[in-house]
Amino acid sequence: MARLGTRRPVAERPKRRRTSTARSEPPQDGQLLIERQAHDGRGVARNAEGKTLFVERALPGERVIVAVHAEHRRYDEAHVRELLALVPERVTPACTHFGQCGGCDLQHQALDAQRAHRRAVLTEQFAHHDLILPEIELIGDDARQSAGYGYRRRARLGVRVDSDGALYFGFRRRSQDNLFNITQCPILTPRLEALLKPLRHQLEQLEAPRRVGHVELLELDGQCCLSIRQLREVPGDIERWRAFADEHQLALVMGIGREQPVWHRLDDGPPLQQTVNVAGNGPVTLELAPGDFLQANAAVNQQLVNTVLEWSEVGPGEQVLDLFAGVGNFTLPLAALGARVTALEGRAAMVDRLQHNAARNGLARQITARVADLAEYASLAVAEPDRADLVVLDPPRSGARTLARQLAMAQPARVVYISCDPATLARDVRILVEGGYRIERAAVADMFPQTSHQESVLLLRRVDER
Ligand SMILES: C[S@@+](CC[C@H](N)C(=O)[O-])C[C@H]1O[C@@H](n2cnc3c(N)ncnc32)[C@H](O)[C@@H]1O
Repeated sequence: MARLGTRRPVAERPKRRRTSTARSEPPQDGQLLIERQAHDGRGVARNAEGKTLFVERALPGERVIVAVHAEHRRYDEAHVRELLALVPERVTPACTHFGQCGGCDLQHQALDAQRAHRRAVLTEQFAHHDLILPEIELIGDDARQSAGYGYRRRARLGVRVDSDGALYFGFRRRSQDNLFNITQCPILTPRLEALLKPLRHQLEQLEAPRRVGHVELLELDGQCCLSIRQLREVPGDIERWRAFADEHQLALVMGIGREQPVWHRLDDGPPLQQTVNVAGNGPVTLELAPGDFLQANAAVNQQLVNTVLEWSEVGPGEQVLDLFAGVGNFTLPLAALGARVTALEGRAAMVDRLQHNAARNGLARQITARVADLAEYASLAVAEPDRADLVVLDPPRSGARTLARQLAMAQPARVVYISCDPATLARDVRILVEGGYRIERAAVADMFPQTSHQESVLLLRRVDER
């Protein structure tokens, strides 16, 4: 680990970019002290004129020389040109693409410091709404064993052939739209990462690599799946992909068509499924298709489910509403503990899969699954939230403002809110607190180590309960 006082040059960043509010004279690059860390993981400093700078890959307490790559009226964006004084939290990134790749933004920060940052972000977002959190717990101790690498079980990689015939296979560059070639991605599960080089070779052997839009990799319960987005049918290449899938023992799914591709499974292996354990009740298995929502990190997802079950204290016969239910990641474990669960989800195909999953786990009598657009007021009303003992909700980043108002009216005894955006979480919880709830427990999950993405969980209880 690097120590304070070490001097280290840093790789160059993209060319200087000007916004419409760019100043006519570029500012002088100078020495700065990083004062704190912004929510997106960048270091925050002020220059000699008092203007705020957001500095990529700089940590609080470090002294740096920066280069500004985008100017705005009230702040500038910069990257580190030279590190003059480092802090002990700085570690060497495991990936050679770090800094260039649009994926990870925290590989330069030790895992414990990333966790402290996640807690600070959550605390700050709640403080904006005059809310104080109880001690923030941690979900995802497993990450420590792997130092926060080797966890990601799904990835979408772009494919492009330029006008000179050069093939690009990889991720988007940071803050840019173009792809760059990747040779490694250590946050992927080892089996998925091991496929990157053979996949590149395979793309180079195709008759028409230009006809491939993207490639998606998925690992579930030890089974890997390759999905190919094929912009137009190329029969010879379909056979090549079959041979590739055979050789690497992969499930193979292909979607053909430029606008709305029709997806087909091309191998005859078993259905894709993930197993979720329910403490004391054995496992439930969830079938899913490659396009379905899936929590990115299998080990942390298991701990997330454990947390939801433990905190909610769900018991036999209780009425539960599972909102934004996906294919039943929380629905089935809740039902396995004896609850009667109504699950609402926006995508019809996933609701079909949820019903199928309920039946194959012998839980169909306890689960009612419906398609519902939960941004619409009426969707929740028909599920009779006032009769629920417990509501579990896990919305997308936009949160659930309308729902929070409805839940505050319906007054279920307990609410477990799982969120991937602390800002919308805090906004919605403020509504619930004003509606008569108190925050009983809070946690951040190590769902996406090495990135500033955040997963949080809160337990709320009606004030007049216990
Ligand atoms: C964060 S995922 C959670 C899924 C599930 N709870 C899980 O753990 O796998 C959010 C889910 O909300 C669904 N969704 C997004 N917008 C929605 C809406 N307006 N109404 C209903 N469901 C929606 C998505 O299809 C997705 O399955």
